[in-house]
Amino acid sequence: MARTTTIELHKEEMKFSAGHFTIFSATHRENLHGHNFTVYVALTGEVGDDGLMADYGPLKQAVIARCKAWNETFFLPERSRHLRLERDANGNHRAYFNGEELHFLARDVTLLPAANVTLEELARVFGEELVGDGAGMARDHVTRLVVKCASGPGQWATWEWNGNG
Ligand SMILES: Nc1nc2c(c(=O)[nH]1)N=C([C@H](O)[C@H](O)COP(=O)(O)OP(=O)(O)OP(=O)(O)O)CN2
Repeated sequence: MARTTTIELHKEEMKFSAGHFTIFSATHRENLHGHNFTVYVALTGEVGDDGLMADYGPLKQAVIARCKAWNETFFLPERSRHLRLERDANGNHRAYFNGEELHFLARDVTLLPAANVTLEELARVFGEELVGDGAGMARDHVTRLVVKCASGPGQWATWEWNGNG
């Protein structure tokens, strides 16, 4: 019977400060605001006879790199059915919501491949980018990956990947 373990990573550097607004309907959204988000990742897999599942170092660095890439940015959702996004001649962003026109400089924006900028979508996008095509997970005998994204203490959403289908 293979022995499994779960390694949990929630290091101090696994954080990013970012702005957003949640869209609740075609006519209701929040005002622009931000959070100090934190990220927790857990990987579960088989432990080999050398007492090692896999070096978690590369995954840890990938989490920290993604947090750095998402630090000090403003998220706009690319797939919201309530928000239309355009780029102007300078590559800056115009967002149209319920008759409002919001302008953002390209340097300040991260487009999120998501329907909304919510904890659940941030956790999903974060996790899907860590898993990729799953090859690294298979190589490292990781059978389950959990990503939790918190917008502050005591408030988070969870995304989970299971390698066993
Ligand atoms: N299902 C979801 N609902 C809501 C989300 C979300 O991500 N998923 N997000 C929001 C707002 O973005 C809101 O900012 C969430 O946090 P809020 O509690 O308003 O603010 P703080 O993080 O500062 O927490 P405090 O309790 O105010 O300290 C709403 N709904």
